[in-house]
Parts: sequence; C-alpha cells; structure tokens
Amino acid sequence: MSVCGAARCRLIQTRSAVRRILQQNRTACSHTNGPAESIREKLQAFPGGSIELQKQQESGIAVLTVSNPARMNAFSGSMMLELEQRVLELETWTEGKAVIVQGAAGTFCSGSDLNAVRAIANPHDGMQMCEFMQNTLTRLLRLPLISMALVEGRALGGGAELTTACDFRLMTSDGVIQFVHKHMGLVPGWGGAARLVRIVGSQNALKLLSGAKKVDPDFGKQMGLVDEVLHCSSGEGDTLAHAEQWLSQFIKGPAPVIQAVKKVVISGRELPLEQALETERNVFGTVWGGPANLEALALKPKHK
Ligand SMILES: CC[C@H](C(=O)O)C(=O)SCCNC(=O)CCNC(=O)[C@H](O)C(C)(C)COP(=O)(O)OP(=O)(O)OC[C@H]1O[C@@H](n2cnc3c(N)ncnc32)[C@H](O)[C@@H]1OP(=O)(O)O
Repeated sequence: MSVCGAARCRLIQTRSAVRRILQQNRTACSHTNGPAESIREKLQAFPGGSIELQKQQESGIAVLTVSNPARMNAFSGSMMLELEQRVLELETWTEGKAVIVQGAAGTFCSGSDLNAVRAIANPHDGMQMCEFMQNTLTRLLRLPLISMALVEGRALGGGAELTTACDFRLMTSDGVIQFVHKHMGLVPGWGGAARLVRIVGSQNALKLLSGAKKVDPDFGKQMGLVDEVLHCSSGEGDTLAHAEQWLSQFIKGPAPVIQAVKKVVISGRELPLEQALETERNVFGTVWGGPANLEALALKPKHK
C-alpha cells in the first residue's frame, strides 16, 4: 500500500475508533437523559466543598481533589455536579496520560453528604442520584487516561465506590476502604458493586459488602483491591509525589500511545470478544505508522 493509502486508512480507522468511544460514552449518558435535569436542580440545592482539577501539562498527569474537609470530604450535591464537569474536561484532554484522584487534607472521602442524603431519602430521588453518579463514575473509569485512587485516611460508602472507578488503588499505611453500605441499610448504587466484583471476584466482593469489612493496606493487597502501599511520611505533597513516582513507570512515552493502551484495555474489559478485537484493530490503526512508531523503528531498539 502507498504511503498516502496507509495514511488514509489510518485516518478512517482513527475516526471509527473515536466514534466507538463517543458511542460508549453516549450510551452511558443516555441512562440519565430525562431524569438528569430534575436531579441536577435538587443536587444544586446542597452546596459545599469542591472538586478541584489541576492538569500538569509537562507530566501529563492531572490531579483531581475531592475537597470538603469539614465533612471528611463527603460529596455534597454541588460536588456531584462538579465531578461530572471535571470528568468532561478530562475526556477532552488530548495531551493527558493519567489522573490521580485524591481527597483533601489527609483523608479520601466519606461518601455522600449525609445531610443531602437525608433530604432526598425517597426512592425516586435516590434512584436519580444513583443514576447520575453511576454515569459520571462510568465515564471516569472509561477515560482514555490511566487513573489511580490515592487513598489516605478513609474511603467510606460512596468514597469506597469512587476508588473502584479508577484503574489502580494506592494506599498510605493509614488508609482504609470500607463499603459501609450495609450498615446504612443499603447496597452500593454508584456502580461500586459491579466494579468491585470485576476487581476482586464475586467471593471477595460478597465478603466485603456483606461484612462491611474494613480493608487496610495488607488486606487490600492480599485481596487484589490495593495495588501498592506507600510508606512515606505524612504530608500531602510528599504522598502525591510518591504516587506520581509510582505512576511514572506506566506513562513513559507519548500521550497518544498511552491513551491507546488504555482504550484497548477498556474495550477488553467491557466488550464481548469480537467487538473488543475490532476496537483493538481500530485503535492499533491509530498508532501504527504514527510518529512514536516510526521513531522507534528508526532507532532499531533492542528490548533486553
Ligand atoms: C451508603 C452509601 C451512600 C451513598 O452511596 O451515597 C453513602 O456514601 S452514605 C455516607 C457513608 N458515610 C458515612 O456514613 C460516614 C459517617 N461518618 C463517620 O463514620 C465519621 O464521621 C468518620 C469515620 C468519617 C470520621 O470520624 P472522625 O471521628 O474522625 O470525625 P467526625 O466524625 O468528627 O467527622 C468530622 C465531621 O465530618 C462530618 N462528616 C463525616 N462524614 C460525613 C458525611 N458522609 N456526611 C456529612 N458529614 C460527615 C461529621 O459529621 C463531622 O461533622 P460535625 O459537624 O463535627 O459533626
């Protein structure tokens, strides 16, 4: 095939892959069309806290911080809305490679703000809030960026569910993940149970949910919920620097290649085999003969 023909073919495959990812996200979004507007108004009525996003252009790492320290970083209604906006910003960050999700002030997140929960403690509002958060966390997990939850202190209820919407979970030695839902007369509703089963298997998920077990770093590693334990001195900057250091082994290289890796893993994880293989071919077409590929070929590397 001529150089021009190969380039055209690549362009068509790129468009096809992009269409597929957008379709995936539209499917996730469509679950909330309709009820979404009324729940947005209700969530807006519970302000407090913020979701901060810092994009480091040089490293390609973004840091998403759940911040509501007076309530152990519980999610107010406005924070749920803000999270959706931050995820949208990350979906279009073409130069990005990774995102770290952390909590402010040395703790991760204590779930939904119980004040808001009490005010919408009826099945209709609960279902709408649950759909809204499921949609946002599904989009977070499907980002073409490698994601990591950095768990310092407690990740409870919805906070534990948030950790499962990331590719990796790192914990400091004081970290605890606990699905406290059963103690609240609930089950996870933000997609946390479905994701937990895929991460640790159904036997372990059943134990964690039915026992509302506290997962400390050792237990987490043993179960496969925690990927790494950071033994570093306290202090936000220090912990974050260690987390970035750990992440760096996975994000060396240009952003389009890292994003392509994440895309084939998402499709492998979520799609039936035939569709996953098709997506893999399409994503492959976006990097084959691309700048990083040509550069590597020119260097004649040996992978010793
Ligand atoms: C069940 C699922 C559901 C969902 O999917 O939507 C949820 O996520 S419901 C929320 C589940 N989380 C909880 O039930 C957390 C309850 N809180 C605690 O267990 C403790 O507060 C704890 C362990 C987080 C921290 O304990 P500690 O002794 O260190 O501090 P305080 O208890 O004094 O907490 C400080 C301050 O924060 C407020 N706080 C903590 N978590 C929440 C929350 N989720 N919503 C609202 N407010 C929260 C706590 O009330 C204290 O405020 P104060 O004004 O001083 O009373």
